[in-house]
Order: sequence, then C-alpha cells, then structure tokens
Amino acid sequence: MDTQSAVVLRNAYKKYGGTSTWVLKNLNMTIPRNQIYGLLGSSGCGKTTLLKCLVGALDLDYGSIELIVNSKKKIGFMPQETALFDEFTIAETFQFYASLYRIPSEEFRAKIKELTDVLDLPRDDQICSTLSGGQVRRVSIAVTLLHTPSLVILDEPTSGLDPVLANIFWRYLNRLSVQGQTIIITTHYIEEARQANTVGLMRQGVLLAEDSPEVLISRYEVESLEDVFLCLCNQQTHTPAIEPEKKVPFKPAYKDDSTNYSMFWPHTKAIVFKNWKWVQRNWVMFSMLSFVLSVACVIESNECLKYYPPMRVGVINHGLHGACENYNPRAFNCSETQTVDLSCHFLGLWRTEKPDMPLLMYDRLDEAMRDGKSRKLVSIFEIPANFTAGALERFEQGSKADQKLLDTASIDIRIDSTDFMAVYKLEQDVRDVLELTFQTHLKTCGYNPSAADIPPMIIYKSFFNKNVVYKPYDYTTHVAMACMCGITYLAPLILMTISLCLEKMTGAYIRCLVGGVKIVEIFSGYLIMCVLFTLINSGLMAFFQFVVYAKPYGTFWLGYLLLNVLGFTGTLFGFFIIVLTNSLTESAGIAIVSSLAMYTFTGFIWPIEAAAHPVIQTFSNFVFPNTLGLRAYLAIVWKDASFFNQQVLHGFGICAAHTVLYILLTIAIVKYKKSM
Ligand SMILES: Nc1ncnc2c1ncn2[C@@H]1O[C@H](COP(=O)(O)OP(=O)(O)OP(=O)(O)O)[C@@H](O)[C@H]1O
Repeated sequence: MDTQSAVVLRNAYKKYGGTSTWVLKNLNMTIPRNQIYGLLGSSGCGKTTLLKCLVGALDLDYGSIELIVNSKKKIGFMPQETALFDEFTIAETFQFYASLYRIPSEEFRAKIKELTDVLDLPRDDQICSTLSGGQVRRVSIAVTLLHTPSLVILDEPTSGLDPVLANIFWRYLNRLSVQGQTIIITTHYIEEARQANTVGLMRQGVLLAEDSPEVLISRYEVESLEDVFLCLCNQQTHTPAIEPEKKVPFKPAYKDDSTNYSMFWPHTKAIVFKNWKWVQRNWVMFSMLSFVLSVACVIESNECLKYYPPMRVGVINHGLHGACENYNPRAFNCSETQTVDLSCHFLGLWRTEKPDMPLLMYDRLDEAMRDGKSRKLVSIFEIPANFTAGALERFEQGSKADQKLLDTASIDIRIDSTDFMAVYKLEQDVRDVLELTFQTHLKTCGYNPSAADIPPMIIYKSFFNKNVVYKPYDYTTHVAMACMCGITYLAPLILMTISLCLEKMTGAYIRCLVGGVKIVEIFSGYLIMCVLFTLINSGLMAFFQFVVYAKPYGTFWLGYLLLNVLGFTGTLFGFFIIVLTNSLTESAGIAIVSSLAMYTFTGFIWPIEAAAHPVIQTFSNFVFPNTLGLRAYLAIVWKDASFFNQQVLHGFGICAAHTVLYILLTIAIVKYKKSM
C-alpha cells in the first residue's frame, strides 16, 4: 500500500452465508489518507456490508483489504443502528468504552468536553433508552470518536440530525481529517457529501466512480452529485458477473488482534460491568425469573413432600402370618432352614436394609389392597404359604423347574405403578433383598452364593387398572422438583438469549467486536455473571432447604453443584443459539421449542417420560442434561445415596459432553458464517 492511502480494497467479493447473490462484486476502492471519503449509493447496494468488511466484523469471500491500521482498536466504527446499551446512562456508556480502549482519564475528560460542545450532547445522567432518535445518534457519534481513532468509519451518522447540527458536525470532521484522522462516511443525503474530499459512488455491489466531488461534477458536466449519480446509473450497462472473475484468497486484515489476549481481563471486566448494569436496571424481571422462582420451587417441593406418606409396604405372608416379627436375620444359620421360613429371613433383611420402607403385616389381601388404593401403601408383597420349600426346590431343579414350581417360589408384588420412580426403586430393592436372602442361605449352607444370581422370583401386578396414569398428588411433587432443575437451566439461557439478542439487534455488540473485544471475552463476561447468579440462586435454595426446612441429606450439596453446572450448560446453549440465529424471533423460537421439548421428555410432564420408549428416554437423558438433575433430586427424596451419586455423576458427565459439544458447534458456526 502506498503512503498516500489509508484503505485499499481490491477484487472484493462478498455474499452472506446461505444466500446465492454476491453483495460485493469485484469491488475496487482506494481511500486517501487524512481525508473525508463519502461513500454514496442506493439503498441495498452494499455500503454497510462493505464497511463491516473494513472493520473486520465480516470477512470477504475473495479479495484483499489493506489498511493504514493494524488493530481494530485504532478504528472508530459507528454502525447504522443505535449501537448503544439501552440500560446505560450516557456517562456509563462513555465509561464503558473508555475502559475498553483504556483511555487515560485526562484525555477522556478533555475529549468528552470537546464532543459535548460539538455535538450538543444531552445531560450525562440520562439513560440511553430514554433518549430521542437524534440524541441517540449524537451519543453514538461521540462514542465512535472518543478514543481518537486513526480510521473513523461512520454509517449514516447524520440521519436524524438537524441541518444546523449536521453542518457543525461536517466542519468538525474536516478538522479531524486535517489533524490526521481518515474518515469514511456513508449518507443518504447525497448533496451533503460535497463536503467530503473524495466520494465513491456505488451501485449493485460495484464502485461506479471515485473522485473529488468537484472533479466528478465537472467531468459529467452537471450541477450536483445527484446528477452525477444518475448519469453513472444510466451508463452502467455492464451487469456484473454472477461468479467471481478473480478469486483472490482473502486474508483478515487484523492479524495483531487475533493472537493478542493481553486485554482479556479488562475486556471481560467491562462486559461483566455492562451485564451487571443490565441486571440492575431490569432487577424486577431478573429476580422473578431467577431467585423468586427458585425459592418458590424449593418451598413448593418441600411443602408437597411434607405430606408425602412414608413408603409403607404391606405384607401378606400366607405361610407364617406375622410370626417372625422379632426375627434377627444376622443370626441366621443353615439348620434354621428347617425351622425358619425363608420369607421370614427376607422380611427380616428388608427391615434392616430398607428402614425407610416400613412393613405392615396384613392377614387378608383385600384389606391390604384397600390401604394400597387409598395410598397408605406403596406396595404389597404377597408371599405364598410354601415359599421356602418352593424356593429350595427351585435351587435343586434349576432350569428343569416347571411353571407350577416357579409360581410357588415367587412373591407377588402389587405396586403403585402410577409412580415411575417408585416402581423402579422398589423393583431394585426387592431384587437386592431377595438376592441377599438366598445368598445368606446358600453361603451358610456351604453352597456357591452366586447361584442366587438367578432371575428374581417376582410377579408384578398393578394397584390400579391401566386407565389410571397418574394421581395429581404425585404429579405435583414431581413437577415441583422438575421445575427447580429446569429453572437453573433455563433462567440463564433465557436471560442470555434476550440480552445478547438485543445487543446484536442494536449494533452494540458489533461495536464491541470492532472495539477489539473477542467473542471469547464476551462469552466469559456472560459466564461470570451466570456463575455468580447461579451460585446466589443455589445458595438461596440451599438456605431454604437446609435452614428453613432443615433436611440436609448426605451428599445433597452435590445436587446443588449439579444445578450450577446445569446453569453453565444453559448459558452455553444460549450462546450457541445467538451465534446460530440472526434475529430475536429465531432465537426465541429455538429457545421455546427446545424448552418445550425438554419439559416433555425430561419428566416435567412426568408420566410422559415414564411411558416413553427406552430409546427416547436415553435420547432425552443425553439431549437434556437436566433430566439427570431431576433424577438426582428425586434420589434425594428417596434418600438413596448410591442412586443419587450415580445420577449426579452421570449428570456431570453429560454436562461436560454438552459443554464440549456447544463450544465445538459455536466455533463451527462462527467459522461458517464468518461472523456472529
Ligand atoms: N445478514 C444478512 N444476510 C443476508 N443478506 C443480507 C444481510 N445483510 C444484508 N444483506 C443483503 O445485502 C445487500 C446489501 O445490504 P447493505 O445493508 O450492505 O446495503 P446498504 O447499501 O447499506 O443499504 P442501506 O443504505 O439501505 O443501509 C442487501 O440486499 C441486503 O438484503
């Protein structure tokens, strides 16, 4: 690049991902140093796209860009949109960019004074969302010029400014160019551009002409720049090629920025500060979405569980009729098989191994069923009269045992099948205790205890007929807990999506990127906020659980840790959605659809998950990590530490897999779209 030029663009081609039309078509442009360059053209001709390529917010597909600057920090970019953070006051806005650009405080104060005078800025304690359109534009211009950039790029800065102010502004730009700043400006008011040193006239992605306004006017022998533009449009007979003629591989112009992470912490800190202001100014919505809902969930689930009946099991032992109430299973020896029924041993072991599920002895099945249906019992074990003899003979006969014998040696289990978790847990428990029963018998009698690893002798029946799917009582309990897991996952996701989407739409986000902030720094800023609030959230939930309800179950804290990790995964998912989509509608659509799917598959609508095909259950376990959070939470209710730990560990594993997956997908999409 020669010493007279500030920007040289050659053979530039650009089209947006997913579209087939070239927005920039073999565009060549030379912008002289220390001058004002006015870029003019009809709406949709590609001016904004060109400027975004110059500032590094978009990459060209082909072509080269040479710049007077080697870092984005030396650029001042004003996007067409308002590009301000609505929640900030004007003073906070300036403070934010001063910290991004690390402007010394003396210089900062002097510049603010200068800009306030030139642009007639409003009072600095006004919140940006309350400013008028013209005021927003003036603040936006001030932000662009705050750090005295070498290259100033302004996308329609004067629309919305009154003519007097616009005139003052142009004179100010002239002063800046004389002082050594190069200015590129687009405007729809073509005549206004006569104040520029050079103008470029663009149409359909190509540059039709580039010269000083006076030279162009005299060359075409017309009165105004508008007439020059009309002449050029009439002359443009050549329709640009559909496919690039010269495919020059594009190399990003800001090499210094891509490898430099020295500003990681200052940038991340500025993003955290900005996010904090967002929370502060939207505290009602924020508190409702995170803290209030979480605490409400803890209260609701505890209130429900307070009335949860103990998991009593009814027993009808046809052989012994409750004769072995005081039987001690630890004192079992082989000879007792002759005198003690094995069912007694089974029930004794049950009492010691499963103290949370007390046994109630019944003489008659109809009495037990009445209590079962009125929900006093979770299950009924019906043990046949000759259970011991049948079981022993079954060991003798092994695979030759006939059906009649198998029936004699089986315990009938009637169960409240409306509760998926209850069935699952009870099934496990009965298997465990039966296995233990036979193992102790075989071991003490000198046989191989592994012989007890035979299919369990259980026949399941249901309390209710098949039409009864759930009872509202269980449903409420499960929903309360599912809700708790869901919130920790969804709250950061929703907040992240809303906040980042708004920033993307207003252009504030792109201005940060041009200010040298990296995607990873924006992400870190969000993540820090998310972790902070999930910790506060978990702390509040823990306070209610441990202090108010005083139920510290063993490794319960692991469950809260998992909830935090779920929040982290939710944030990552939110970030991925933002990268993937182009508008708030799309982002909201994906967030809502994924949440609905999540709630359908993960037990929020509990019986649906229970009834789902195992493949769908496995799928939902992986796709929605909070399923596991929910299971872990349920395990607390069942006071089953091993099941709980297993679910929590599984949950951490799934969250880790999600983390890697979202990061990879985000990188892939950023690379594919060549932007965010
Ligand atoms: N994100 C995008 N995805 C797909 N197409 C886009 C995108 N942004 C812009 N375009 C298309 O690229 C073309 C050029 O748009 P651009 O915004 O650069 O025009 P412009 O000259 O700045 O228009 P205006 O003066 O009205 O702001 C338009 O046809 C527009 O529809």
